[in-house]
Amino acid sequence: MIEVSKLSKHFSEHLAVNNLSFTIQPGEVIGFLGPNGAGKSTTMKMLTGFLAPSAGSVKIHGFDIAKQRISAQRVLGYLPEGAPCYGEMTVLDFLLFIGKVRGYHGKELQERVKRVIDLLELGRVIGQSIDTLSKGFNRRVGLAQAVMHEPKVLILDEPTDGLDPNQKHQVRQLIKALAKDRIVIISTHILEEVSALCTRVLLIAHGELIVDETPHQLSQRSKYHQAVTLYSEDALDQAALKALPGVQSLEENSRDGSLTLIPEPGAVLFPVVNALIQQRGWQVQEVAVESGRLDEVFRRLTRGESA
Ligand SMILES: Nc1ncnc2c1ncn2[C@@H]1O[C@H](COP(=O)(O)OP(=O)(O)OP(=O)(O)O)[C@@H](O)[C@H]1O
Repeated sequence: MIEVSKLSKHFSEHLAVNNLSFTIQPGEVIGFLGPNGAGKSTTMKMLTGFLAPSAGSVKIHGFDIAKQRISAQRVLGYLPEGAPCYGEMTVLDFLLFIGKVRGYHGKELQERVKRVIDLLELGRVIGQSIDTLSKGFNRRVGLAQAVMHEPKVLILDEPTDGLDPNQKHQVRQLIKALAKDRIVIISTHILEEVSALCTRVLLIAHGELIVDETPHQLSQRSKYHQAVTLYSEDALDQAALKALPGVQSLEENSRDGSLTLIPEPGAVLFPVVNALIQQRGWQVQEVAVESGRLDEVFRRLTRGESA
């Protein structure tokens, strides 16, 4: 379990993190979200003991990160933002080095390094220097060092940043596999990652926690929650669609000519839209019901509007 209590960080006059409190249980995958400069990396550095807080406390499985740092760090795996250092080392030497720093030697060191090489599928690059790796492999090496000691808590700062879609998919699958029975905290700007991976969202803006809920609850705040989009080659009677009960507004999507009906809060539009299509005999290629758009909720919440 992670217990964060009244955590703050000042950089001279600037308050980067302001009075954060939350607890996280094993099995939870937390999406730590916020716009640039919101305080995500600063918070992660305080959670992992790399930065001392100005106020407040962090306990990792009962260990206070300020007072029992070594014990807390034994149960922590951390993937910092960006690439691993030691660019001139080969992947194998880097992993052996990390293993030794973690206190392993002999057979156990060899076995642990082999396990992460297999887990992260690093076999074909072990002799390559870290500087020459593609971004995807770089991230995988970063993850390999973070999980070598099988930590109960994994803190990953933008784990898929800069990866291509295939690599993103691979790293997400890996995080899913690692997440079982652990606590995983992921800082990300990529909202599809939150839907794909996270069980809970902590959204911060200006260093303050503004939302703590599930991705599903967050998407329910979207004005597009339960919105219905119609794709049709025929021109549809927009006035009739707008007049349907529960319709708040209608948007024309110029990119593909589709129409999106936005519901009034709590309204379910699909049955009435479907009935109108049947009644009019319209040729509609597709009727799509949305669960909500996280990007729109994110924008509204982090600009200080209520959602
Ligand atoms: N070492 C530092 N000295 C002074 N100010 C800092 C320092 N580190 C961070 N800050 C400031 O603290 C604020 C929060 O920065 P932080 O890196 O935590 O944001 P972030 O949410 O991780 O942003 P991004 O999404 O851009 O990575 C920013 O205003 C940043 O400029």
